[in-house]
Amino acid sequence: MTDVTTANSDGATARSFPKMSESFFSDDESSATDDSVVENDIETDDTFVNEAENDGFVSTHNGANPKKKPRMSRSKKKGGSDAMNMLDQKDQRFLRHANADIPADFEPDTVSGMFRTHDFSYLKLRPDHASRPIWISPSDGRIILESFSPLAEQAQDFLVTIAEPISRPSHIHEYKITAYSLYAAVSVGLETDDIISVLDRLSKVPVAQSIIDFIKGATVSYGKVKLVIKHNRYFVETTQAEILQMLLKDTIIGPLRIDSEQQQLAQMQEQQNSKDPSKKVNPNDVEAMFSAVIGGDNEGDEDEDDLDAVHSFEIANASVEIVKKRCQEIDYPVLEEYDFRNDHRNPDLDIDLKPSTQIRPYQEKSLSKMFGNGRARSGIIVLPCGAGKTLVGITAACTIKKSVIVLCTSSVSVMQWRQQFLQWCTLQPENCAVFTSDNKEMFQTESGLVVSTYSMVANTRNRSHDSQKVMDFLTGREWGFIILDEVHVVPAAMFRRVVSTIAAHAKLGLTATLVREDDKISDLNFLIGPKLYEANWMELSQKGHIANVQCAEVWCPMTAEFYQEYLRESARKRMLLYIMNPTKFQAAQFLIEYHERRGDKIIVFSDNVYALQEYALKLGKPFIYGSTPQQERMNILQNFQYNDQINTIFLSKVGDTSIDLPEATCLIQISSHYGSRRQEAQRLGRILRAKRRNDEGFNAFFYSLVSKDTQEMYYSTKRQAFLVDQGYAFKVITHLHGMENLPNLAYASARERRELLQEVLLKNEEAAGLEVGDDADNSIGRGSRVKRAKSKAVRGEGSLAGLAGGEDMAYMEYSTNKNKELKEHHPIFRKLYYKNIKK
Ligand SMILES: Nc1ncnc2c1ncn2[C@@H]1O[C@H](COP(=O)(O)OP(=O)(O)OP(=O)(O)O)[C@@H](O)[C@H]1O
Repeated sequence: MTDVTTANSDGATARSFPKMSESFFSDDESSATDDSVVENDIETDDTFVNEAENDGFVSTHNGANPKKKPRMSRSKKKGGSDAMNMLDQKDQRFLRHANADIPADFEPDTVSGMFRTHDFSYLKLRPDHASRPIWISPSDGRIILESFSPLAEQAQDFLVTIAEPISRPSHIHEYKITAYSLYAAVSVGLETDDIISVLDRLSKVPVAQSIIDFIKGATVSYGKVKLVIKHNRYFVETTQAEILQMLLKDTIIGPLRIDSEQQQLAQMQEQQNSKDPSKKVNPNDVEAMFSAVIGGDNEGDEDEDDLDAVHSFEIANASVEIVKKRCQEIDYPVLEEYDFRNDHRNPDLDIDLKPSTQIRPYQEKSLSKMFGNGRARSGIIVLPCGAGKTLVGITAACTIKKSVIVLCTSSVSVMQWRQQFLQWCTLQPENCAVFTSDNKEMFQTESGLVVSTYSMVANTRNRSHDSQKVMDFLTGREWGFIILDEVHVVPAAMFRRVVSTIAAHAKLGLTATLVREDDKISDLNFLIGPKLYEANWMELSQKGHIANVQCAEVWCPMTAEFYQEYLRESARKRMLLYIMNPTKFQAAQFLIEYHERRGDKIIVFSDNVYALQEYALKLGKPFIYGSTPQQERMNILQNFQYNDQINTIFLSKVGDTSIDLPEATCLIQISSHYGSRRQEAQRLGRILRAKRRNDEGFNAFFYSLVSKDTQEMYYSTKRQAFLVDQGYAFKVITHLHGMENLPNLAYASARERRELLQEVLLKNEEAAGLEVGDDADNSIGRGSRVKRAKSKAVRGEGSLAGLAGGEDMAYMEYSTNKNKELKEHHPIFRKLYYKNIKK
């Protein structure tokens, strides 16, 4: 598997150099056959080839795409800083005895030297190994699963609970056991011994001692420390006196304890077996402080009392995060569980699923991880785009039946959440309030639901009187449950503010893409909780819950004159040149015509607003970008849905998320945000919910148009990584048959191409900028011109990783003016909305 890694990363690097990319043509045979996993993936691709080839326009590059190799060991790749990387340090601590169990009499054979520390031949294969589906690396806890094994389904269920899924292409899956994944496993009720024995039953070789030690080490202390909220105040609780002592002696946690009279009072009320805590305590005397907290030092009774006693100390709201982080570091991760059934202090909310609401098996499974022991565990549920995260959140709220607050990334999502609550469950509209810049509502009943955005809650400056009143309402009460939508996009700092201002007993984070190019993902572990469940995209697609998508990367050669300028120009201008490459335009035109003829509804995505406008106007298609007025957006979207004449729309990145268009069956991407894996997945998500997904043999199509031999190739490879790990295979299309013969083909003559080039060269660098990111209140369905015009361009500090991958919400805004320059609109919409515009 290590070899695969090398081949893969080499492949990716090679593609960033124009000349070398050619070698994929000549070397394809060898590069495709040296790895069985690669071959497996090619098989999957064939559906696409066959369908497309039968249709007569695709000539594919036979197995030459290096991206088809699953990205094994992404965690080891420099710069690929997702959750896995962040865990390495902790894992290494647990895995320090990796090779301790090599038998003394082990005789390396002649080829052992080649494998160095990766020679695992001392692990003897079991006689029935062929019927066992997994193999675990003793040195780093990676698990390889044969997904074609009859036991694979059960094995997958188990592995997804105890390990992080790294890569799940068709035949071989890769997982990794990490300290966090084990914490999550224990938190959903698995016992240490069960984990080890099930692994042993599934494994082709006896589980190495290093792995057993690792599992024991990581799980022994889990669940011993809890964080509970009582009367809107935070308490750290444990049942073991020595753990409490250890926490109080800790140099970081100890001083954060609030040593107040109220705290002692609260202790007296809440502790079942508390003793007299009224001793005077010198804050510097840890022992005295400890005995005050646990209540006396009567040694004779100590053991007996410890069985039932709950020892706790109070911490300030502001210290919650520090304590959680520190507990994580000292391997006593804080468990946040909410015993909602026994919470008689907070009023119940009258909410149930409607009898007509049927949740799907995978939704149920994810919820069972949250409520496995009758309490609500805080954590994150990961489901593919369009798989119904909203209903998962709603069902969880119906289980807890206490006041709920939902936070999302945009005001459109706010309205969608509200509408879905009313659609799926019995919540009454009067119990349901929204808090956005346009609506500042509070429910009047004693319990209810509030839906808001992260920015409304986290923003501390310039609050209006009304919004301050709502904030006081939100912060002044205890919430049973908080749902955090799209957790991967929200910067950790914003989360911190949200989590520390709103006291909620249970927290549920929802996302489809738990990936970021920066290192912020690990923060979610202690800000929200462990990942409780992660669905398998391919499985859901096979079962018809999400559409089956054929992905393709179309290589568009740069025309000679564009490439000449490309080599000469600055980085920013280069971007404009590869987006406006006439061959790319022709490919887009051809694909649009082709898919319109097939009866598809097509969304074309372009991050670059200049290109969006140029393409759309030349092809006579409607387009939506940041400054398109709300009413016009709605009309375009409705026409797209219901009007046979409007089958293609162009969207800027405002359409990446929060857009529910089940009619769309084909996506064409002409420009995107550098190497953002998340954006690629979110965009794919727009067609995963295709209405026609259950039609016999239905396929949705996702094309990425890439100018050959440019930097776009490199970004494209990077972008696809997440989807490749989910099992999607990207077919490379090197030539679209029949494109040259398309009537009205744009830029067919050298003169037209030269004119386009002149136009592009005359554009200032600003035009190459990408549109502002999809941050909190910048999503489709929103955005009045007035508000947007006020915003100033922000040139923030960014890391290199951020630039390459997009620190998600923190997209850089290069220019706010370019949107205003755009005056042109599709004729239909111009007629409808711009009657008064003077030409
Ligand atoms: N159990 C169910 N029964 C019927 N329809 C469902 C069910 N679950 C989800 N849906 C439908 O699936 C569609 C997608 O759901 P939803 O918008 O919650 O997806 P999502 O996972 O939030 O997607 P995204 O990440 O793209 O926002 C919705 O139209 C929703 O009504």
